[in-house]
Parts: sequence; structure tokens; C-alpha cells
Amino acid sequence: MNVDIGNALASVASPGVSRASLERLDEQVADAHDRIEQGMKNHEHGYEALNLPQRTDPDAIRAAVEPVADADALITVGIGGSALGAATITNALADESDTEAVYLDNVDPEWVSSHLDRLDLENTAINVVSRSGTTAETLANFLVVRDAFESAGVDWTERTIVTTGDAGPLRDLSDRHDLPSLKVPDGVPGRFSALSAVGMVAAEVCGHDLEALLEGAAAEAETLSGSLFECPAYAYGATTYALDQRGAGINAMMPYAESLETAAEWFAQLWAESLGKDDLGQTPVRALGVTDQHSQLQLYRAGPRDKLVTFVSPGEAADRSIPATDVDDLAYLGDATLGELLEAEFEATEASLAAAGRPNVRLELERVDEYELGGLLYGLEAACVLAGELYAVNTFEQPAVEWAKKATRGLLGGGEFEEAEAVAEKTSLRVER
Ligand SMILES: O=P(O)(O)OC[C@H]1O[C@](O)(CO)[C@@H](O)[C@@H]1O
Repeated sequence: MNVDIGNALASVASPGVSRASLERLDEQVADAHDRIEQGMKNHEHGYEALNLPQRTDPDAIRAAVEPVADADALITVGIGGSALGAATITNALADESDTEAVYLDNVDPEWVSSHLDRLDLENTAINVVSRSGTTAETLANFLVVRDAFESAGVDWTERTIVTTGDAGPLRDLSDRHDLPSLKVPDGVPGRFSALSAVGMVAAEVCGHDLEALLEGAAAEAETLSGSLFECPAYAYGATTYALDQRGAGINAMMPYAESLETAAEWFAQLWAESLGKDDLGQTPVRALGVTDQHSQLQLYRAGPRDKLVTFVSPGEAADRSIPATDVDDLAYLGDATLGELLEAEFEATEASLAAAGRPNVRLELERVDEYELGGLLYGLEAACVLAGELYAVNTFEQPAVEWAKKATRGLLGGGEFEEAEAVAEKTSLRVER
């Protein structure tokens, strides 16, 4: 991935960061890089994620999925980091796959049933992913999916792959039924695990090139160095941090490719759970070019000066010409393609923000393929780790998420939790119709 931070400079935008400030920040980047390198070398929790391109074994993943390699559909049961990395990869590359990838990362009963009712379960595989093996949503959905397979007379034990930690209820269940299983690597938090079995089982079942994903990530890892001016990932992480310090507390991730819409969702979890702590952090927002030009752009260009827009420009892509028309005012469209229109809209939107002095950054890919995706995932993870060092937060924990998890468990009778009592104490001021 290449990064262009020109439109985030103070000479263009407000808030913006001056070249001199970036040079001063670069000293902190050098220190942060030392810390990151040390963490990687010592396989410390979280930093270990940046070792995944060397550590992930595609052969082990291929061996585990072999029994279901010919599935027409794959249901991944997981949530957050246990679903979004895989979904980013398979949704980005869906055009190249004959296997439908379905992600059950919500417990909305109507929606879950709608998938289970329409899929041909005999030709469907199940990919259950939970690092902890205890996440209520994932385990509940898995029980529902199993039950649907049993009701359809399909042996789910023949069609299920499990990816989880060394211990926990999901590991026990997997052992009990002798299911093919993979391990979430030690030291790798869920939202940083896309390039492990967590993200790559689905990629393999959908027929994607695991080696190319890892090679793209490894090439990005090669760029990690002690200066933001030499490392695209650090340039992004440092610029977002500097802009947040100057008032851009919102970061709208806006890929100009429908196929990368899920990448913005994945990024949102990465940024929010990693950096949102100690009253700090930048709020990630998901947007999509060109669609959100006609929904969000008014606010981004003329609303409060509290936003950074991050564009992802996917480079070359399949194209489709726009048929000619004899309607005078539309004739210019007939000379173009949809791809040219998309590109022109991207450049126009980027320029329109710059002309209004609104900071924006461009992440450039050569195309959307396995290699470039591996680089994007790795690059944004490294950017996040760097930003976490600059904020001095604990990037790899998410204690604030636990409160609601305990409250939910308490409400369902899964134990005594004081958090569940707080739910009953809600302050009400109802206005009724
Ligand atoms: O993989 P698990 O343990 O099921 O957790 C799923 C997700 O839940 C969280 O812990 C909190 O929502 C995320 O960090 C994680 O990605």
C-alpha cells in the first residue's frame, strides 16, 4: 500500500499538520518503532500479530478444510475480530469464488433463520471461530446452526471446522466430536488475526490464494522502519494521531470500491477497540465511495472541522463501458466507462475536500487481489499499533467491552453479575404517543 498524506498538511487543511511537526513527531515514531520491533522479537501479546506473515502455515489451514473444500456455501459463525477479517477477504474477492460466504455475526433471529432456510445445508460447511470459545453470540448461533443441520438430516460433524484457543467450551466441544480444528495463535488479539487461521479458513474454502495474502503482508512488514517518511503504514498511523490531536477526532474510512466495503467495517473495529481507551481515541466511521458522496459529503466538506477522510483507491479494476446516447446533455457519459466515472468522482471528491481545507489521506492499492489485500490488512494493523504507541494506550486489550458482556450473561441467568443489576436501574423519561 502507498499512502499520500499531502492533503493532511497544514498548508492544505485545517486541522492539518505542518511538515515541521511531522518531522518532530518522527522522533517519537522512531522510539515507537523500536518498541514495536522489540515486542515482535519477544513475541509479546499483540505485537505478535505483526509476525503472522511468517508464522501462519497455509498447509495446516488447507489440511483442516480439506473435508469441506468442495462446499457451495460456507457459514462462518463468529463476531468482531473472529468474523470481520475473513469477511473482508472473501467479500473483496467474491467475484473470483464459486462458494458463497455467509457471516453469522449477529443474533437477530429473523436474519439467522433467513440464511438457514435458504441454504442447501447438505452442500454447506460451517466455520466456527472464537478465540475465547465463550462468546455468547457465537456459541448461541453455532447451537442454532447445528440444530438446523440435524433437522435437515445433515451430519454437522462432517461439515464443521473450528478455530479457537487452547482451552474453553468450544475447544471441549471440538475435541468431543473430533472436529478438524485450528488454533488462534497465541498473542494475537481477534481484531489483529485476519492473517491467521481466523481469517484464512474462509479464504481457503472460497478458493483464494493464501500464499499471496501472506506475501503481500510480508512485503508490507518489510517497510516497517524508524521513520514515517519511509513507511506507509507509519505515515498513516502518525498522521491520523497528529490530526486527532489537532481536532480531527473522527476518521471516515471511504473506499472507492464496493468490494472493499467490509474492509471499512474491519477497520472500524480495529481502530475503535484498539485506540478507544483512557478517554482517548479517534472515532472510526464507515463510508463508501461513490454512494456516500450523496449522503455524507455535505457534512464532511462543510460540517464541523472534526473529521479526517481516509480514501482507499483500488487502482486497476474490471471495467464496463457506458452505452452512448443521443441525449445532448448526457453525451459525455457515452464516451466514458463506469470505471472512469468512479475514478473521476474519487479525484473530484478528494479535491473538493482539499479545496475546502478538510484533511484527507489516500491509501493506494494497485488492484484488489490477495497480495494487495494482505498488504492493506497488515499496513492498517501496523498503523494502529504505531498510533497506540503514540497515544500510549494499551492497544491490545478491550476491557470496556466486557461490562456489557457480563450484564448480558447476568440477564440470561448465566451467573451473578452486578452489571446486570445496573440494567434494572436505568433512568427513564418516557414520552409516549
Ligand atoms: O473471538 P471471540 O473470543 O469470540 O471474541 C470475539 C470478539 O469479541 C471481542 O472480544 C469484544 O467484542 C472482540 O475483541 C473480539 O474480536
